Parts: sequence; structure tokens; C-alpha cells
Amino acid sequence: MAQKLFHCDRIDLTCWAGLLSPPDCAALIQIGRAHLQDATVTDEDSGEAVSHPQRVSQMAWPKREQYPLLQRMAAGIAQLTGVSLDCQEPLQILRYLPGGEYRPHFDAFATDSPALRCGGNRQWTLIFYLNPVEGGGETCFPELGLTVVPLPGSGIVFRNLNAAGVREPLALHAGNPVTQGEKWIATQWIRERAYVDPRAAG
Ligand SMILES: O=C(O)CCC(=O)C(=O)O
Ligand SMILES: [Fe+2]
Repeated sequence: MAQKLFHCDRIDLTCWAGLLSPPDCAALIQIGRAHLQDATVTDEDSGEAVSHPQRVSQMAWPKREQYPLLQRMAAGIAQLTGVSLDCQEPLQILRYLPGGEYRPHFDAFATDSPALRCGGNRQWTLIFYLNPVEGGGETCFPELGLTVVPLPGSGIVFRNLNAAGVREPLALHAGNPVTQGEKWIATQWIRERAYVDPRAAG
């Protein structure tokens, strides 16, 4: 049963415990292992997925249709956020090894980015923490002075856009370097409108 741990009004960030059961966390890691590839970021100029030293991890983009668990999560996320399931990008499962990190970044795109063609901007981010991390790997919000320790089954949701629909400066965040063990998370980005997969659109 999910339990609200804390809330930060400035970017409507909520941290939940018990969002995912231990078997669901284990199943997501297993799904992740089956589909891992080197992580990419969305290039601001081309809108393409590219490798970048900013994001050192491996990721999986499993197909929702293939896994009932992903369908159940997508429905739960739509209920939690009140945003239509159509606006969800495919869930990303990420693994960081020691030294892996995601340097400070915004999930939302700049106002002139071609990535906006795929359903507008990323209005919400959800991060699910899937395993206990032995060292490092916190999610940190430098503008808010907020650090979230990854605890299995817990998760955060936060807003990436301000009231004008423009990238929210306070939503800058990072995945701190993992110093020991592995860190597994699942990231869900939610667009303003129905998501169009650029790989499918061609
Ligand atoms: O690894 C983290 O804690 C942050 C992940 C993240 O920012 C993302 O996937 O967009
Ligand atoms: Fe992010």
C-alpha cells in the first residue's frame, strides 16, 4: 500500500513508499536485464536518441504490450497523476554500475526542440527505485536542496514545467554516482499530449 513520505510544493514533488511490491521490483529488474543496452539521451537539436557521457548507465525500453506488469503500472501511473495513459512514454528501466551517474539535467526539452513533436513536452517524471543501493545513487535536486535516497519499492513524482508550460528551472536533478553495488530504477516520462514514438513515426 503506497504511503506518502513527503511533498515539496515548489515542483509538486511527492515521495512515496510502497509504490511497488518486492515481487514487482524483482520482475522489473528481470525485464530490464532481458533488454539492456547502453543508455541514451534525447538530442536537443535532432530529437534523436544518442549516447552521451552525461548519462552513464544501461537501459531497457521493454514493450508494454509484452508484459502485463507494465500495463498494470501504466494504469496505476495514469490514476496517480490524473494524466491519460496515452501521454506516457515507454517505461525505461535503468541499471547503474559503480561510477554510473546521470549528471544534472532537465527531463523537459527547450522550447525549440524537435523532440516536442512527439506529444509536447515532458510535464511529469516518475522514478521508481527497484533495489537497495549499497553506496551513492541518490536522486538530487540542487535548486531545492533535496536529496532522495533510493529505497526499493519507493518512488518520486515531480513536475518539469512551470505554469506557462515552459521548462521549470527548479526541476533540475541528477542521479548521483553509484559508489558501491548496483542501482536499478524505472523512469516514466509523461508528455503534455498523446505520445508519438519517433521510431514508429519514422
Ligand atoms: O538516476 C536517477 O536517480 C535519476 C534518473 C533521471 O533523472 C532520469 O531517468 O531522468
Ligand atoms: Fe531525469
